[in-house]
This record gives sequence, structure tokens and C-alpha cells, in this order.
Amino acid sequence: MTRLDSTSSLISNSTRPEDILNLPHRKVNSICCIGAGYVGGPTCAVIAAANPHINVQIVDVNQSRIDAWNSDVLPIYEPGLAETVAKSRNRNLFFSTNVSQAIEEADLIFVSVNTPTKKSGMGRGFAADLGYVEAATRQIAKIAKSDKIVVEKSTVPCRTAQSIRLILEANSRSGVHFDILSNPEFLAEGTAIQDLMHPDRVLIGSQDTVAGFSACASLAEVYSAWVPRDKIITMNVWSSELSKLAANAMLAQRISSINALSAICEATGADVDEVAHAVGLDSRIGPKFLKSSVGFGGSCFRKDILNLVYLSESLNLPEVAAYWRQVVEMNEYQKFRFARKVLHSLFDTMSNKRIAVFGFAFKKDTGDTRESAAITLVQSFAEEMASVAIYDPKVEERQVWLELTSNDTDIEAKVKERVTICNSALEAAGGADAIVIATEWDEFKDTNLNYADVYRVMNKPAFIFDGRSILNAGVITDIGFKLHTIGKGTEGRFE
Ligand SMILES: NC(=O)C1=CN([C@@H]2O[C@H](COP(=O)(O)OP(=O)(O)OC[C@H]3O[C@@H](n4cnc5c(N)ncnc54)[C@H](O)[C@@H]3O)[C@@H](O)[C@H]2O)C=CC1
Ligand SMILES: O=C(O)[C@H]1O[C@H](OP(=O)(O)OP(=O)(O)OC[C@H]2O[C@@H](n3ccc(=O)[nH]c3=O)[C@H](O)[C@@H]2O)[C@H](O)[C@@H](O)[C@@H]1O
Repeated sequence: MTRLDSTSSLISNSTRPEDILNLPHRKVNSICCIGAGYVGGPTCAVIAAANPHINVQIVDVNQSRIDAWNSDVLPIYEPGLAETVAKSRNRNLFFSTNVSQAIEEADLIFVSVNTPTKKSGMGRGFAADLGYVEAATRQIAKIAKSDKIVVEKSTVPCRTAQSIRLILEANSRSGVHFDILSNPEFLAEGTAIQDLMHPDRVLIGSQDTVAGFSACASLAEVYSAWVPRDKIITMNVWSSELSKLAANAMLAQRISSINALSAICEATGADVDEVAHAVGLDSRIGPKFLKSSVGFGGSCFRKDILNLVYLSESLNLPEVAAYWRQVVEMNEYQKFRFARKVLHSLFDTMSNKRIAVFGFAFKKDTGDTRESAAITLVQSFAEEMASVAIYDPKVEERQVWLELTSNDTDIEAKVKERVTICNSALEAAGGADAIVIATEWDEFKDTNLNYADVYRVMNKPAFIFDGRSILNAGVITDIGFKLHTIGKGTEGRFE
């Protein structure tokens, strides 16, 4: 039995109570979310819609982002997001840059700021830059006049909660008490609202103290407005923090595994989709996340795995570090291998050729381009002196230029000599020698796009390099295209 001693905040040598969610706890009336990004915005919009009695303020230092959240054109594209925001905005859901006021008024604060990979100093290129988390934490300590539950929503290295505690305790007013929880987010972009509405699990990590368990119950009550109780799981903070890195590492590992197999398929005449189907029918393996691609992108897989690599190295576990690093290296190899295949098929020269790149987002149904494989492909084609025509239905033009030029004016001039951005797939394909499908948008499928029309406007031979395996090979080759599909053997197609 667990010993719960109400006079002491610390329970020593205790196990976590099984009925943690039913423990006496403080009701949450007001929530602040620091960070109005891809996670903070959708997550707290769903919380507000499910808890009309809770006042939810999402705050950010970025004025234009907040202005967009308050407008008809939200700063991020997610199916179902606009409808969810509309349910509560200006009722119990507010977007503002007044971070201090929101902190002061909240019972519970989500820290949902960015945790990018460090660009300089020790751990450069691997470790997480926790500067934004620290700045938010210091502001909470400075502003808070009453007890707060502080929730790590950002993905952080294992034991970050300890740093947050130290900063809060060293800088807060006397008598103000903080409970720190870990509540990592597992949503995927493009399906964020669905994932939030029907999560596989909600994970809450807390300190093994009476106060920690009680804070855990407070947060669990917020989620239980729409998430079944058996899907809300609790554990210690360190396990919770590590579980998030582990989940992303294992998801990315599956993609690198199937992509490694795709190289074997192409060399042997096997079909990676058939292999994935056969393998995925084993209930121990399962069918999801076995889609071979031109390489995974997105803001988190690479950064979180490198974070795990850094953690392993810091713990003097070099073999473990090397194991996880290979997942990222395989992903780089996949992008390189695909770019090389395009070059080789175009008779080893791209100069004076036009390449149409279909899709620039890192996956369909999002306008997010962070770490998108398309960036590497476009850069590699431009280096081969191709002229590259990009079309993506949701990515804004300025975002494409930002990814390709990093706001460097010298680079920008060179890039703009080679790259153009188009308003439709057909426009991008006009006069092109090859199409490269980099993102699996539904509108690029042969059931939605008239590839006979596309073929007509292209130079011949007209090539398609399907990096997402979305096209029906028979339909495409019957039109006259030369088709290469990632992970498909060359038999019946071109060499
Ligand atoms: N993007 C995704 O799909 C997922 C991301 N995560 C994690 O969630 C965290 C946030 O990710 P995103 O929402 O994608 O990042 P993001 O970059 O879209 O948003 C973070 C926001 O925090 C704001 N910010 C930074 N410091 C601030 C401060 N001191 N005060 C107020 N605002 C501040 C920034 O201006 C930015 O708008 C990261 O740790 C990420 O690894 C976790 C699951 C999914
Ligand atoms: O921590 C995060 O940021 C999130 O990272 C991923 O979500 P996300 O990156 O938004 O999207 P995914 O659907 O995981 O796709 C990531 C990349 O892998 C690629 N992918 C995915 C699945 C697959 O079978 N094959 C494949 O190549 C996608 O095209 C995309 O480029 C995880 O799926 C989320 O659970 C996690 O919360």
C-alpha cells in the first residue's frame, strides 16, 4: 500500500498509488500555454473546446503568429484546426503576447516552446538547445504570485524537470509552490486534431510526492473531459521524458529500416510495398509506419534522435549512441540515393533540364517544411545546374525561399537563378524533363491529376521519380512516362 502522508510533501520509498487520478486535487480553472506553435496551438485549442469552464490563454513572443491565430488565416495548416479554434476563440480561448499576465492568472502552465538542436558550443549538432525552456521558466518564476503546476509539453532531454525545478525554486517569491509535470505530446502534423481527439495514450510524469501525485490528478482531470481514463497513464518524470524520445526514435527507426530494405528491393526486383505488407501482417510488427519514402523529415525525428545520441554519449554508452545515429545516417543515405538515381536516369547531366518538384512540405496535409526531404533534393538538383520548378499546395512561397536561402542575400540571388515556384502541378511540369514527387499530397495521385495532360506539356522522354510510391505504375507507363518508384525493382520499367 502506498503511504500518503498529508503533512509531508515527500513520500519516501513509496510506490505510485493505483488510483492516482482519483486522489484529492486542485481543480484547474485557468491554463496558460507558453508557445503558440504546432503543438501549443492545436493542443490547447482542443483542451479549451473540451473544457468550456477553463479559461485557456495561449501566449507567444511572436506578434505576427499571435495576430494570425486571432485572424481567419491561422498560422499553421491542419485539417480540422480552424473549426476547433472557432468553437472557443474569444469565449474561453485567447491568443496573446501578454505572457506575464497569462502566467499570473493561470493555475497550470504548459511550456510548449521550441527545443531545437544546439547550433554552437558543446553538444553542437546533437544536444537540445534548452534556452527557450529556460527563458520561459525564469519568466514563470519571476511573475508567479500563487502556486502553479508547470507542465513540460516541449520534448526535452531526460532530467530537464530537475533543471526547471532548480530555476523555479531559486527565483520565485517565498511561499509560492511549484509542481512540475512531464506531459509529452505525441501528435503528428497533418493529423494533429484527430491525434489529440483520439490519442493512443496521454502520458503524465510526476514527482513521487503527495503534491506531485495531486498535480498529476489535476492535469488528468483536464484530459478526462474527452480522453478515456484508461488511456491516461502516469509514471515518474524521468520515464515520461525518456518515453517521448524513445517513441520518436523507434518510429524513425522503422522508416529507416524499410528504407534500407527499399534499396535492396530496387536492386533485386522486389517491391517494398509488398514486403512491407507481408512483414506488417505479423501482429508483433504491425502495418503502420512501414511506408518507404524519399526520407523522413519534420522538425522532430532528426533532432530527437540526435538528442538521444548525445544523451547516450554523455552517459558513456558509445555503442548505444552509434546504434541510434545510424537511423539518421540511413535517412541521409536515402535522400542521397534518390537524388543520385534521378541524375543517373537523366543521362548523368541536369544542365539545361527542368525538374518539376511536386511537394515541398515534409508530409501531406501540412504546410510545415522543417527538415523536408524536398529541401535536400532541390538543393542537389540546383547544384547539378538544373532549373527547378516547385509546386506545393500549402507551403507559402516565402517559406520555400527561407528554407533554400536561410535569409542570406548572396545565396538567395544564386538560388533564384535556378529555382521557381509555381501555382499548379501542370505549370511546374511545363517544359520539364522530369517530375520528382517529394510529398504524397492526394492531388498528385493519378486518380486526381490528369497525367496525360502533364505528359503533353513535358519534354520527351518524360520521367517521373515517385519518391512516395503514390502512383499506379500501369496508368503512368501506359501514358508513355518512364517511371521510377522508390523501393520498386526495375523489371517492367526502365533501367
Ligand atoms: N511539431 C510537432 O509536431 C511536435 C513538436 N513537439 C515538441 O513540442 C515543442 C514545440 O514544438 P513546435 O510547436 O513545433 O514549435 P514551434 O517553433 O512551432 O513553436 C514554439 C513557439 O514558442 C515560442 N516561444 C519560444 N520561447 C518563448 C518564450 N520564452 N515565451 C513565449 N513564447 C516563446 C516561439 O516564438 C514559437 O512560436 C518542441 O519541443 C517539439 O519538439 C512534440 C510533438 C509534436
Ligand atoms: O515529436 C514529434 O514532432 C512528432 O513526430 C512525429 O510526427 P510528425 O513528424 O509530425 O509526422 P510523421 O507522420 O511521424 O512523419 C514524419 C516523417 O516520416 C515520414 N514517414 C512516415 C511514416 C512512414 O511510414 N514513412 C515515412 O517516410 C513522413 O513522410 C514524414 O516525412 C511522430 O509521428 C509524432 O508522434 C510526434 O509527436
